[in-house]
Amino acid sequence: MIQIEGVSKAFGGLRAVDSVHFTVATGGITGLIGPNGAGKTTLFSILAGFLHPDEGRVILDGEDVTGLPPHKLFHRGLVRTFQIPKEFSRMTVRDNLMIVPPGQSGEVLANAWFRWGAVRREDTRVRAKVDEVLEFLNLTHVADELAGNLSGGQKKLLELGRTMMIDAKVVLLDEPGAGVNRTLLNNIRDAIRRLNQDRGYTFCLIEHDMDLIAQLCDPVVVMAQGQVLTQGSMDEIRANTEVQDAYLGGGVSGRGVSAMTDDDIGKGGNGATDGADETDEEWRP
Ligand SMILES: Nc1ncnc2c1ncn2[C@@H]1O[C@H](COP(=O)(O)OP(=O)(O)OP(=O)(O)O)[C@@H](O)[C@H]1O
Repeated sequence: MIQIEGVSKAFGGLRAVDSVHFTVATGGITGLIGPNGAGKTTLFSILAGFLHPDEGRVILDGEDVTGLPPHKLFHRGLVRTFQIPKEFSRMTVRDNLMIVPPGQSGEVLANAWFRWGAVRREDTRVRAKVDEVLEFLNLTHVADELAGNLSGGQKKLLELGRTMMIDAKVVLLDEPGAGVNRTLLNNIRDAIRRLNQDRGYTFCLIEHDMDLIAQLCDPVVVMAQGQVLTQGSMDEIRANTEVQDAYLGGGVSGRGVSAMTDDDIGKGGNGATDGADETDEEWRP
């Protein structure tokens, strides 16, 4: 569980994150949504140790981890997907997974010379794990492909695969659905769901695709202008006129959240439109 207690971060005069409180419950998938510039990414950077908050605390499983650097949080099982270096495009998918587990014996030259038995056993263990991860994510057919040749969606699956190599406990996913076609988006959604249900992963994900949020997340936390506006189930969020106003600048709250389009969402607070009869199935899981 991550408890976010009164976390704030300013850039100059701008309070990008302003006294934020909420909890990412163990074993759940928490969605974090909000218009562009709401402070979501800044909050993620604080949670993952990339930014130090000006105020507030981050508690991970009862321990204050505020300000711990990313690698220490990584070793405690808290991972932001891009925290694991972006895929090495000139290496195969398999090798990209092989290099994730930290502190492998073979990395120390002396071990390679004097403890080769242990190194080989570990290598065998990691290879078996890689095979299992590739199968779990339906990536076995591209195992020997250069990672740079993967599609955007396959690269997102590879990112998830890397979190599996260290058995992450809490994974912060920044827009897993961005720029991914529908078919692969379904694979990514199913992988997140199975990692959550079968392996007990806790997720917190930022996403602009409301369809994906509705299918995966409960609760959904809405941020606007650095603050938590509200949180609840997707149905509650849909019914909340404050949320509509935050996204749409108040221009169309009368038409109901169920009619909001992804386009509106992408526009953030400047996205008011006058199309009162617009509908979008994205909002109807
Ligand atoms: N390093 C920085 N220096 C100055 N201002 C920043 C910095 N990082 C973010 N900001 C500002 O802080 C505010 C929050 O930005 P942030 O990226 O956290 O929002 P967001 O909710 O993730 O938006 P988006 O959905 O567009 O990614 C924005 O006004 C942004 O311009």
